[in-house]
Amino acid sequence: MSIVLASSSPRRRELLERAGVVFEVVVSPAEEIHDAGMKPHLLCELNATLKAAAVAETRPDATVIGSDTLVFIDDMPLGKPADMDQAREMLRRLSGRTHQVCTGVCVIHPGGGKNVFHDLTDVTFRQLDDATIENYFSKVNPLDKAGAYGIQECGEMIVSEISGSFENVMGLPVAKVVEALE
Ligand SMILES: Cc1cn([C@H]2C[C@H](O)[C@@H](COP(=O)(O)OP(=O)(O)OP(=O)(O)O)O2)c(=O)[nH]c1=O
Repeated sequence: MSIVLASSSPRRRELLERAGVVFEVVVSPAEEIHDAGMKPHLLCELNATLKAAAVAETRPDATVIGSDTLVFIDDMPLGKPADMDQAREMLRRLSGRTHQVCTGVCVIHPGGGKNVFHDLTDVTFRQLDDATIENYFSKVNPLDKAGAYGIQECGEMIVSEISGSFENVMGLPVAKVVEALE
């Protein structure tokens, strides 16, 4: 059975490799939907499904994995920041508080059967002053990451506590994905 990861994210690739899964990567051409009116976990699942379905169309022989990660606080989703000002704004908003990271996953099997699910992790941030935020951005590029941070890159500078799966925050709840592949 061939497995395709429908993602451009190097973090997702690394997580799936580490789990011992053999797969190819095909970047999905699907456009993400950003609808702030939708419940965040449904939005993640929908975007994961759009990403997987666009690749499954061209690879009906394969099992295709699509995923989408959103950070949200007070039910407001934060995707990837458009620029550095928006990135600063996002970290100021997350400072000193607990937020949720949701990764939606869609696994489409040959024949069209689907597993769609999500995982949630609570992440608590330290109090961040502007100097700490600038220092963090001098080490980590926030622009390709939901919520403008990467827990796997100098996470200790900004995160004080997490409750739930670390891999889910990085972009893929690997244990649940492996279960869906079995
Ligand atoms: C919160 C958080 C997000 N991220 C990353 C994971 C995802 O790559 C990205 C969220 O954007 P996504 O739109 O979920 O994914 P992507 O555009 O990078 O890749 P693709 O759609 O092709 O699968 O943020 C981290 O690496 N660390 C973190 O701590």
